[in-house]
Amino acid sequence: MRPAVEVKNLYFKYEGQDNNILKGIDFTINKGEIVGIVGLSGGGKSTLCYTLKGIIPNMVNGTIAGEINIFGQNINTMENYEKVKQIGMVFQDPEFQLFSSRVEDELAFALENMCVPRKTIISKVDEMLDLLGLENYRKQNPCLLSGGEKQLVALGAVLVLEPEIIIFDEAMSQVDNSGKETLKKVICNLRNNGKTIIMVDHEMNNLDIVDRILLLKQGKINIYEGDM
Ligand SMILES: Nc1ncnc2c1ncn2[C@@H]1O[C@H](COP(=O)(O)OP(=O)(O)OP(=O)(O)O)[C@@H](O)[C@H]1O
Repeated sequence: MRPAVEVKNLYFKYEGQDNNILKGIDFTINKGEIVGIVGLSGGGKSTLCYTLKGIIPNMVNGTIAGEINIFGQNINTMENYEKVKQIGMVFQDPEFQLFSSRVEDELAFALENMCVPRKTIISKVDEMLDLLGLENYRKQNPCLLSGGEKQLVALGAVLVLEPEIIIFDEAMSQVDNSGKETLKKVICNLRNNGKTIIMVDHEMNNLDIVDRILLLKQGKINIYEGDM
């Protein structure tokens, strides 16, 4: 079976910078794996996530080289809707992806855009509110929720699309301990349903559910041996 994610000799330099942030990245992630990515602050973990989601180079200027294949398909040949369907991402800062005035509208937004029938949308939104323990927040404005609650809403908005690969970029940074347990259960369930998960995190405690850890150091992927 083709790997879910295959990265070959990936380089990236932000426009206006002198040096590459990613300097020849190589790794493969198989379908159904949960893989952690760790590394020092500023080392390029978010940058790597953006390349996997296609935000780089589509929305961020810079120079990119190398190859990213998603289930065997070069990401450059994928239409935007295919990327949305295949790869979901929960960002470090949930504000980045929340813009509706009610939690239920936030969860419904992408499905409405895809012209999913109303009945299906309602049942998917209900299912997501239940899964993430957000029933009581249905009518609330996401902007007024705590950081952790916002992150759960952002995750819900990604999961309604049922992407095959889900990237969590420090998605637990603002979540309290009970929220973390909820998130970890959701992530394990996703894996049990064949989804592929990439988790970037500073906190090793948050990575106790991963199958293996990749270390991003000096722009390259290394085997993690306990040190950054
Ligand atoms: N749009 C941009 N333009 C120029 N430089 C950028 C841009 N975004 C990030 N950088 C720089 O690229 C480097 C890597 O940033 P990145 O956010 O990918 O690191 P990180 O490993 O995710 O850090 P952290 O763990 O602190 O979130 C940093 O030096 C950052 O300042």
